[in-house]
Amino acid sequence: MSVASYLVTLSILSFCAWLDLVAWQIPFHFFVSLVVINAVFFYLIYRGYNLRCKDHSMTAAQMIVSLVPTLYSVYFLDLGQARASFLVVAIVPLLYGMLALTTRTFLQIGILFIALYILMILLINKNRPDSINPTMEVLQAFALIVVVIQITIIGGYISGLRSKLRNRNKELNIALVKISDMANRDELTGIANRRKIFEVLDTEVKRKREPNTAIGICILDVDHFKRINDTYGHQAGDEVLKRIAEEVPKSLRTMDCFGRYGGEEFLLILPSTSLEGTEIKANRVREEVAKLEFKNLPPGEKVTISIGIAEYFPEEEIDATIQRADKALYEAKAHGRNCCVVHPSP
Ligand SMILES: Nc1nc2c(ncn2[C@@H]2O[C@H](COP(=O)(O)OP(=O)(O)OP(=O)(O)O)[C@@H](O)[C@H]2O)c(=O)[nH]1
Repeated sequence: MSVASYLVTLSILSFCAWLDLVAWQIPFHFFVSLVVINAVFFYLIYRGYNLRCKDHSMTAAQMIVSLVPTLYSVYFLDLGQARASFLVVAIVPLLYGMLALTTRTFLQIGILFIALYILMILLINKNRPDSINPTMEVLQAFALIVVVIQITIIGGYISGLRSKLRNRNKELNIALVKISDMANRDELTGIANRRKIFEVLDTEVKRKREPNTAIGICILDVDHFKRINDTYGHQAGDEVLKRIAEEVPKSLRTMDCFGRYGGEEFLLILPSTSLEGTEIKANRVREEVAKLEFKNLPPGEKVTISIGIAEYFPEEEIDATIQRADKALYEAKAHGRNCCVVHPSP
């Protein structure tokens, strides 16, 4: 963008030189400063110095520096109308700055631009009074001031819109995180829901393609849960589910996943765990649950769980593994509950 603005100014300066309004050395000086300034900014950005500034594109700095060669070149133009044409050209970088800068920075640059422009006219008036038409110069300076004020007001409005848009985007992102969290969590217990468990299973099954890895799958079911509900009320039943959901994950590895499968059933996924390892872990979980105390149950009233265990094999569908674990759970219930049963490999 800055190179394009420089090239526009350079082409008009060259045209002025071709019309004999200015010596050819002026567009040449401008060209050299164009190359030097852009090389310096390129170097600063390439070396990452721009990252130390609040404004990473260094727009304000580029705009301020660009004023010097432009006003220097315009100073040598004797014809007032020719000088005025550069004011028209200056609007383009101003518009760009309006979009990229804060209203305050833009106003500061606008004031600097007006001040330097007036200083240049005063210098011309001092050194070459013949090339000054005071009425025209006052009119042009006035027009410049009015345009900068107008652009500042529009810029302020646009920057307000942009900050509103930024805030909306932030709110939208927060809402998206919340929605995805709600879609993956069980409402009562706060742990992974059925949907999330199957997502984790899917990822693990894909990873399982690597040799020598196993996935242990356990279905946990609270024993006589209906009796807990019927005897102590649904609030007590809910507390049991919540406490189990709170306590069991405490002893798990980060790669394990514990979620609510439905009702009073939970699913425990143990990646990279052999069948023997899964059975050991399942028994520990069972013992931990049996030790829990509940504030909605009478002291000494223990809650136990039964666990069905199966190991996933790449040859079978994951649903079939879960069915095998479910069969093992059925057997655990039949064996008197509060125990773990392993379904043998198919
Ligand atoms: N409080 C509460 N109860 C639930 C929830 N989801 C399911 N239940 C109850 O869980 C009970 C499950 O009862 P059953 O399937 O007969 O199982 P059980 O009484 O644990 O018997 P076994 O599994 O054979 O030991 C039912 O009474 C359901 O209403 C829940 O979110 N909160």
